Amino acid sequence: MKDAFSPPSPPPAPAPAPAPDSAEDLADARLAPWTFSPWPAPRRDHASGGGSGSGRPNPLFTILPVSALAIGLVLLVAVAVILLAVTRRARPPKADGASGSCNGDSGKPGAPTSSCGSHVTSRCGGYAAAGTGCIYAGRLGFSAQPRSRGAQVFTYRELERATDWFSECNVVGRGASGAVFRGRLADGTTAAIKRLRLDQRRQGEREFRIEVDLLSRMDSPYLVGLLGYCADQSHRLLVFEYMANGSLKSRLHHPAPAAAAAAGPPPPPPLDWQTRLGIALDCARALEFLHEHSSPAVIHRDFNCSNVLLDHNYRARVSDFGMAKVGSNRTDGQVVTRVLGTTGYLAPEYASTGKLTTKSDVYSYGVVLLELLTGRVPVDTQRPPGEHVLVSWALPRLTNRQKLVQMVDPALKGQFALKDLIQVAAIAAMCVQTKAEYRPLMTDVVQSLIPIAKTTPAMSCSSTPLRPALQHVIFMGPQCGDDKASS
Ligand SMILES: Nc1ncnc2c1ncn2[C@@H]1O[C@H](COP(=O)(O)OP(=O)(O)OP(=O)(O)O)[C@@H](O)[C@H]1O
Repeated sequence: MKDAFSPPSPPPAPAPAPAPDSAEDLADARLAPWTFSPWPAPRRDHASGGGSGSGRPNPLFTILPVSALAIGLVLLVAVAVILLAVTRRARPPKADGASGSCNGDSGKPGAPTSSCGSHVTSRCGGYAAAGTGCIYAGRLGFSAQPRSRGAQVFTYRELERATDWFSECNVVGRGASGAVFRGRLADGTTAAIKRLRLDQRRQGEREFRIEVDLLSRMDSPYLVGLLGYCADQSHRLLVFEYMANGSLKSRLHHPAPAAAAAAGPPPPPPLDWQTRLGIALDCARALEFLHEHSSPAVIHRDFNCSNVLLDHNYRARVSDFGMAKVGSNRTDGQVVTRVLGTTGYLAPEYASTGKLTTKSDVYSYGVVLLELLTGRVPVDTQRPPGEHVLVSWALPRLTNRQKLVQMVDPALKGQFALKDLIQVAAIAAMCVQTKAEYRPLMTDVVQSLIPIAKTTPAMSCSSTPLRPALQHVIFMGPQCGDDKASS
């Protein structure tokens, strides 16, 4: 610890953010300094006040006490004015119909629950410089706002205890980067704990850093909440809010009855039309938030139905930001990057040239919308020739009324309004346009879906992540394999 009486050193000049060589390197550039920035030490002001820190007292102050008093008074007034200004700024904004507050207080009883939907997310949007655990705070020039909560730092031991030593019974899913466990944190919160497998290419480490960085800064009810993380020695774990109904993939493409019977519990009932529309709208709002309300824009880059998670009410949140790219916007276009993502969801221009824009996410969104409509997976080689690739099979049918009805998921049993179906099909057709510039903005998609999914209200700020109340309805089941989601 620094000696309190040691001579003051000049405050370090803020290190300029290293300019990435190219837009491609934006995310990579952020990986280099894996250091947690502590709060800056309070700066002591030695420039004014008259007394020198060392040496003999200044004789001026002995002969001019009145001047010293006057200077002191002026300083006192200045400090009071500054304090007043700071207090005013720190006061929470008044709740009114036009603006929502997504700060941590919103979930408290009595806090305003105004909408954080697409048209009001700008306050909720943008990035906040998280006080703790924010790895890259301030390096990318995000618009900084005070953030009321940050991701918590866990030790490996704490997460071992939470998951009963990573018991197989608590595995809720497995992804390419590792297993996800259900766990109960020390405060009683049920969480999804993702234990990353760090490979030799250090891709896991990279994804871990990006995910912690982005999710600890972004605050939207449409993105999965990051409760915390663990970077204990070589362990890398992410702690998310628990989404009781698993991934959209596991709910939409449920196993065939025979396979399900062999696996044990009966498959859950298929998602109905209204629920599907609600999920489509929630996802559209999530991408709208990333593209339009974050500065700079964030491209998810791996939007697909296994990265859409469903809570106990089947409200959707988007997850998995390990491949996200920051730094492109819709006016100046694109980031040229390695092609990563999931087969069947990649926009053609991105797959062939690596040119990534927010419109690449729009394409992936269109594929998910088609999955919701048809119940089909994006690529299915078991189907007859001509039907392997969902987009090419669906596109010509989307604008033909008769064929459109035939392509709808049979599990829906015709329970939808034709008028709504036609509109959703039109949106899907726009999103999967081959030419990126013909695809709509996510804001347009949101606005088009709102009247169709009219019974699905915008999630209020009160249902933003990290609310303990949401977690209390979920209990850790003692039986192995109860609700394992296939991935
Ligand atoms: N927050 C969560 N709450 C509940 N279940 C979750 C949560 N996060 C993940 N899961 C479950 O774990 C599974 C694996 O998730 P994970 O994000 O590791 O992989 P993925 O997205 O399926 O695939 P990939 O690793 O290729 O992105 C999901 O399909 C889901 O069933």
